[in-house]
Amino acid sequence: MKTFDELYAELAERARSRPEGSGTVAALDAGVHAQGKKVLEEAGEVWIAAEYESDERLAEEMSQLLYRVQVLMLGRGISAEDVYRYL
Ligand SMILES: N=c1c2ncn([C@@H]3O[C@H](COP(=O)(O)OP(=O)(O)OP(=O)(O)O)[C@@H](O)[C@H]3O)c2ncn1[C@@H]1O[C@H](COP(=O)(O)O)[C@@H](O)[C@H]1O
Repeated sequence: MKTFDELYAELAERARSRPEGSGTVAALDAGVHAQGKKVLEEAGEVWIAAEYESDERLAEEMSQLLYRVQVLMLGRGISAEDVYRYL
């Protein structure tokens, strides 16, 4: 189990060290356009899960949406603090 900030720190480290086989590195290399499409795709899956699937499936889809948002944050160089400023 990890928090939003802990996942962000982990993904930032992946971006820095670029370990072999990291899906995050591949997603970052794919660029902002592809990262944005993934956010939209996961958001749709969250919506469908909210209407038709279990709480567990919904929570899983939500975790994937948070991951995809974080990849886009890293892709654009946006920190968690940049986002928290508006909460
Ligand atoms: N939390 C996540 C996470 N959530 C979602 N995903 C990715 O998103 C995919 C699920 O999204 P989809 O529904 O689009 O499934 P899919 O179509 O089969 O996936 P793709 O073929 O499009 O990649 C998963 O198979 C992962 O590739 C994640 N990939 C990584 N993490 C965490 O990120 C960290 C770094 O991971 P790596 O970069 O892979 O080392 C680790 O802590 C991981 O647990």
